[in-house]
Amino acid sequence: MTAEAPEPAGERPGGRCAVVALVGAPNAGKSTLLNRAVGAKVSIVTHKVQTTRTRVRGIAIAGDSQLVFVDTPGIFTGAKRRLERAMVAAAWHGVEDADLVVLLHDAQKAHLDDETRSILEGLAQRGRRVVLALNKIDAIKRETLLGLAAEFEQAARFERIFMISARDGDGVDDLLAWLATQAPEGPWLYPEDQLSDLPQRLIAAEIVREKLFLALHQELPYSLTVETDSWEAFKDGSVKIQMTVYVQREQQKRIAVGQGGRTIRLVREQAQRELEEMLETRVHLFLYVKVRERWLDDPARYRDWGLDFDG
Ligand SMILES: Nc1nc2c(ncn2[C@@H]2O[C@H](COP(=O)(O)OP(=O)(O)OP(=O)(O)O)[C@@H](O)[C@H]2O)c(=O)[nH]1
Repeated sequence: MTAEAPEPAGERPGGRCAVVALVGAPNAGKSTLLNRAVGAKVSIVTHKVQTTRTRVRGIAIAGDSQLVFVDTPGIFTGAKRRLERAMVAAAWHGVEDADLVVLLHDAQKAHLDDETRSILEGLAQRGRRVVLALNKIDAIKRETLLGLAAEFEQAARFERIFMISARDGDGVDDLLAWLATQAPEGPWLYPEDQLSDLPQRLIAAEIVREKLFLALHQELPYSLTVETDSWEAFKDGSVKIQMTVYVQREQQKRIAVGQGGRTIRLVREQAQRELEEMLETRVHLFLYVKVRERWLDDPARYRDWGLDFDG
């Protein structure tokens, strides 16, 4: 997913664009960082781990560079089941396609854990240039931070190390400015006028997915996906949004719909309320649950997420 399209005449001469893979353990603060970088609620902050599936998570503009942040399902190691192995492969594909990689680490974890170590090994094997961002510096002592940075430096080679607080914004501008200078020259992947619409559709799908996860208590961790089918704005300012929740099997559909439609109704109400707050207007949300068998084995699905999965 690099900028391969021919540069449209007269558009952003001298512009730069980078696909930036944001990797890090669950709860490292990826969503918080993106929200700050993008300046809008583009990803969903939640305490639950691994809520992340959508590929393009945010688009930030820094100087004349467009930074397209993508993130990965957040699993890089320890996969046993076929499904998990597919997610691991997809995660690495995402990293391989990116121009730059930012490894975000929760500095409250005072030491480099095994999972992060193996992520670093994987990145080195693939020859990726990696930037380390030690996050949550607002919550820890300076000495601890310096010790941690030294530990990372011993374990791997980093282009740069940034110390940031995604929550408070400290250091985030420096990180973005540096990424902007590293972005390859080329046309922007997303024209400026698409930027407003794309995140909204992604956010809407993410909101529904999050409500489903919460309602189902993660009974269907990876087996569902949500797509925005249509988005219609009316003269009175209200919006009609239709989405489809895809599951793999009839039995999963029954779980997602719930007895007498109770679950999906609850999800719809909660998601609609949040969408109304976000869009500051009335929203008519329609949710459909459909079975799309073996979609996890269907390369076209992965391409829809930008994953191009062929394994
Ligand atoms: N103190 C502090 N807390 C932070 C900071 N950044 C994120 N957090 C908190 O850390 C928790 C996890 O943040 P998220 O942004 O959801 O983490 P994530 O990496 O996107 O998590 P997944 O989507 O589950 O992979 C949330 O409670 C955030 O409020 C920070 O700079 N300082």
